[in-house]
Amino acid sequence: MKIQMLGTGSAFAKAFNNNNALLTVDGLNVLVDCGITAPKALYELGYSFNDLDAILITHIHADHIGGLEELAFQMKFIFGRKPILYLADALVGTLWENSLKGGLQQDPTETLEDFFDVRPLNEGVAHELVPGLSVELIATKHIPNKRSYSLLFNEFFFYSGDMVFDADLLDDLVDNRGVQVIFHDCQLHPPGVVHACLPQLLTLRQSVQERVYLMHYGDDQREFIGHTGHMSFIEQQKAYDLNPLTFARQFGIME
Ligand SMILES: O=c1ccn([C@@H]2O[C@@H]3COP(=O)(O)O[C@H]3[C@H]2O)c(=O)[nH]1
Ligand SMILES: [Zn+2]
Ligand SMILES: [Zn+2]
Repeated sequence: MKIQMLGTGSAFAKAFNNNNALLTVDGLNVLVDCGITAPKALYELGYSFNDLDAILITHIHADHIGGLEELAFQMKFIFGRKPILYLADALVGTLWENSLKGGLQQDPTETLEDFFDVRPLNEGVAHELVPGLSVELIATKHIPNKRSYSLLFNEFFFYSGDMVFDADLLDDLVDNRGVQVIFHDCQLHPPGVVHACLPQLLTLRQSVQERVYLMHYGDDQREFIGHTGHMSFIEQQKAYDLNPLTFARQFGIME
């Protein structure tokens, strides 16, 4: 199981692409979020939309769904197939009505299902996305009154959607659920109003920090290298082997 971030930037970053990930298991590719920069970021890594076996969406913000219109049009008019789209059942209606319908709908009868093979997921249970890759959606707080989900892959890998700091959840994942690797969004500067900020993440106990890898950061990320406690930055476009036992070694951290 491999992960390659198409981008590791915040919504407003310009030096980094949107925080979207490509997970590859036995040659099958699952795109986690498809933001505004995803079409070009995929192209730059040598992928076409047709190389994707499924897309999974965490929440409705442009840095996570802004590339879906181009993806849908290319899949329909160039590749002639419907891509599999996984998302929380609670997001299906709003993704179409409030985001995609205006651009995609050409005939008033068309719906999201005309463009995607929609697979609604209910939170709190594991679903198989492709053989060898399961996900459990965990509802996490981001913007008041806005649904957003974090992802627990194969029971050991927690990938935060955009979320506010929640030490209790991270402690529980490590202590009671066997989570070994945590990719977490990180706003470098306080206050952490809609994202966890670095000073908050630095209050996590060492045994949790050692599992945390930071993403969704701003353009001045370089100034923070060496100032992230026991946590490390994920680099965009670099492929990492997601073996729970040896993951840390790719950062020069021996366990
Ligand atoms: O109440 C709010 C709502 C939004 N925002 C900004 O808009 C961005 C939208 O994408 P994002 O969720 O990656 O990050 C968000 C923040 O940068 C904010 O600062 N406060
Ligand atoms: Zn975001
Ligand atoms: Zn967001």
